Amino acid sequence: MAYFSNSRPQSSSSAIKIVNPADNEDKAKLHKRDSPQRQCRNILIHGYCRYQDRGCIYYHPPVETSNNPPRSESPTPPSLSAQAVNAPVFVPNAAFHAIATPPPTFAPSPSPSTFYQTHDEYDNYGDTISNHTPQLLEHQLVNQYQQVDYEDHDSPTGNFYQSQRATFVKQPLDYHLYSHPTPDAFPSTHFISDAVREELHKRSEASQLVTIPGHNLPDELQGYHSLAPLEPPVAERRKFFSWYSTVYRATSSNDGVVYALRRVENFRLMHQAAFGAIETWSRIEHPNIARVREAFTSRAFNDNSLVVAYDYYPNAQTLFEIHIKQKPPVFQHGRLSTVSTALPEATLWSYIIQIASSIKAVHEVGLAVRMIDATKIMVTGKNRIRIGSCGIADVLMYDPRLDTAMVQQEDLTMFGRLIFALCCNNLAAMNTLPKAIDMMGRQYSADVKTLALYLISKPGSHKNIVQVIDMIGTNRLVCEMDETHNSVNRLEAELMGELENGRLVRLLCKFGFINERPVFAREPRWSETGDRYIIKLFRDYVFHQVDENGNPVINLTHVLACLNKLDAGTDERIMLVSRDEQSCLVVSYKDVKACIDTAFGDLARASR
Ligand SMILES: Nc1ncnc2c1ncn2[C@@H]1O[C@H](COP(=O)(O)OP(=O)(O)OP(=O)(O)O)[C@@H](O)[C@H]1O
Repeated sequence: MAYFSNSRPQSSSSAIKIVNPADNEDKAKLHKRDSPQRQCRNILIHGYCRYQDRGCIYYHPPVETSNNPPRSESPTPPSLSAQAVNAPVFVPNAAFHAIATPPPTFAPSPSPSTFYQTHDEYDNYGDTISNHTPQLLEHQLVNQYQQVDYEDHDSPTGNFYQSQRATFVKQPLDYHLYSHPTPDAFPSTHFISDAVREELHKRSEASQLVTIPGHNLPDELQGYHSLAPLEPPVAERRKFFSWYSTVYRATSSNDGVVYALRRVENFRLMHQAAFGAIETWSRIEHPNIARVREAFTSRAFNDNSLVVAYDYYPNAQTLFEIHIKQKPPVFQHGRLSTVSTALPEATLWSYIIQIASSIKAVHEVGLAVRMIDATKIMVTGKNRIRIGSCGIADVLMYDPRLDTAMVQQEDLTMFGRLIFALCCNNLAAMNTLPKAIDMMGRQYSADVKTLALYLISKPGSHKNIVQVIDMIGTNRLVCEMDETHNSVNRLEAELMGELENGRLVRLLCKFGFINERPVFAREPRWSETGDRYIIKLFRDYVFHQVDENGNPVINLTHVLACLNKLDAGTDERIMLVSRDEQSCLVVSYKDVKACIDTAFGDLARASR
């Protein structure tokens, strides 16, 4: 194969047609050689013959208009203008060598061309050529690939293509294998990792679950709708302070975002000022605190309920559910075994650091958490925890004379209790302290025990959250910070993969908008000689490749490589082959990109 480059004319289009004209001389020979009794092959293949009334010597049966309407929708493609030509021309070497050789005889291979209705230009090549200047004709090459001298004259398709004097051995084109794709083993790094995708899918599903009827929930609650309980109904309900509470997922009518609503049943608000703390809570933005949005009272549940709205973290589970609640035994190695909920020390320290950090943020604004409990702290990602139910205690137990320092000291005691509960897998571990200390000492380092004992020690002026953070130690804090940065790096890498996929999806959407629009079937610019023909062929090149045996090539690497080169508009040239395999176009990705941009721009303008 060889390329013949020509100087680039003004136009941006670079499509070069390699055509197969039948010159007048050949036509004359054809007329002499063929029998007028033979049915015209144009009729057989296309259902009509463009030259029926213009001197075609073959037999044309009368047209049944109802069954065989003339294909008027295919406009005569205009000849390729000089402006449309600015890419080098592809010339198969074999074709030129073969021109002088005597016609060999062989059976035609099944051609995919019968599946496509792009033969019309075959009849037009003569016209097309005759309209061109000699300079242009220099760049329009005769594609002789299919010029086969069929011996089987009895075949219904026998002599149709005998219009060429020069024939040659048909060689299989390897254009389907033109670009060498990268190895088929597609690295998983090109897409979001399975673990992250699964996790995000689960969260997405959780936030879209439909409400199960039968809970007797209000349709609308102070601007929230689609309420769904987040906890299954249980026989024995735990009390939230002195009240029962339930958490619902609900969608806000204001912004369409899903929130978690904690409803405290049968609560009568005595002081409107109790909501003052909610205002302060709603301003606290901390990575380990479920953000408080608003609080209100409602009678929509047929009682006096207090409702506090929080950010919703799909699929969140409480520390109690993950680490303390007894799990049913599972079959392992052929026998039933209990599931260990033991918390590794590294994870425990991570939890301690996150909780200490959130307590510090709350204490700094003059509030107290007041609810540091395994049933109210959620795990919302890998080892990522958030304190939930914040602010609600301030409303439920509103006291204008509340000693903030005292409730902040209580926070530390609750923190210590939580550490004991997590280490002993028991909410009530503190009830038997010596046993709990013993158990903790056996599984965890002395530092854990020292910190837990400090937290449950008597309140005092020296005892505060800053002191607790000092006890945790710089090493552990730095370690936690490194882990956090590593996790950000991993997520950013995942995001990068998706960023590229998004770019390719946008490109594919452009393709979808442009290709196969019925209205384009009548557009001369999309015909085989129009400047947009290459978009059509490029689509085939990217998606419809077949191997040498005609089997589809499903190679994602090839598709992605092509789309990326297209998006970048590289100068790399590719050979596009018409669907009837009768002509080739040599174009660069840059040219294809320009064509697509123009076509899409036209569409976008028309849509306005
Ligand atoms: N902001 C939130 N986002 C997502 N899920 C939440 C949110 N708040 C609570 N949940 C979930 O709602 C469920 C019920 O919460 P709740 O605090 O009532 O826990 P619980 O263990 O059932 O405690 P209790 O027995 O006191 O009701 C838990 O699975 C919890 O993870």
